[in-house]
Amino acid sequence: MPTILGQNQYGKAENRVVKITRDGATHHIKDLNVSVSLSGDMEEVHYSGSNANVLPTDTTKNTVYAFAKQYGIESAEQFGIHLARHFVTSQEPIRTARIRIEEYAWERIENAGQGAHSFVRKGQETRLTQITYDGEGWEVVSGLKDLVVMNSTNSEFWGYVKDEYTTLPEAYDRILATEVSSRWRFNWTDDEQEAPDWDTSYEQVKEHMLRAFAETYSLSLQQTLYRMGARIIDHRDEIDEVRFSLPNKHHFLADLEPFGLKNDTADGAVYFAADRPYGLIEATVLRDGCEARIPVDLSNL
Ligand SMILES: O=c1[nH]c(=O)c2[nH]c(=O)[nH]c2[nH]1
Repeated sequence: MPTILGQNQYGKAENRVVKITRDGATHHIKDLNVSVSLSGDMEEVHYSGSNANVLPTDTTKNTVYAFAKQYGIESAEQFGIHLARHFVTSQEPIRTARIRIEEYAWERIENAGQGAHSFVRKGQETRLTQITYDGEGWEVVSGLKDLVVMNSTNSEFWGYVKDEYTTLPEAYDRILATEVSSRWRFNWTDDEQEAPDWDTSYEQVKEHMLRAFAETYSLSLQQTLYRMGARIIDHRDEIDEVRFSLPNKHHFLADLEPFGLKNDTADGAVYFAADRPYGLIEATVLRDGCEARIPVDLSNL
């Protein structure tokens, strides 16, 4: 049976590009998920395997990162138009370029001492609680998940153990980003005690968590985690224990050297936002003298 090729397209999907622009101490973020899809004279690669008309998908990825650095990202629309025009006008066999972009919105963490580089991703986190009652006493563990935060500077990571498998370069100015999952245990246990104002407590815990994240000059995510927990325990008498599970959402500097582009942290850089694997930093912070009761694995709570 004869066959013919029908509609076809190709490209690199989901290029996660983060562009930081520095305006003195005030930083601006553009955080995009860019998918490139090209079509045109692509019969031969399907019929015979000749790649003569194929601009590699890898090249389309590089173009996204290089354009972010060279021309900046004014808006998703402007960036997409620029990319699409480039592919169609620079490659004769490419007739159509479709660029799809998702943009993730970030808000500044307000009132943070040095908040010009501290952001929380827009969209509500999920508030959680677990109540246990055995007829005599209460245990209330509340928490949140999906709270995404980023510091575009004031984060370093160096001085770590190096063995024969260590390749990580030391970082003196990196992005620190995480998606906070946290649980905290109240010391309210019996009906004789006045119960906390649950809503006020939640808002305050979240505020202290965000401010500690924003205001800590971080030498590791572990240190930041500890400060976040300690600040909650210090300010909220109703809470004795806080546990965190913090994925280290790595942002690697895009390698633009092959294109003659300097991609320096100091003057605003373009990052590749990796989704996996990720570092996973987990710990409990306790009021001194109190017992740890929140399970180690927060997915069980
Ligand atoms: O804050 C960090 N803590 C680590 O333990 C670690 N390990 C790593 O590779 N990068 C980082 N960053």
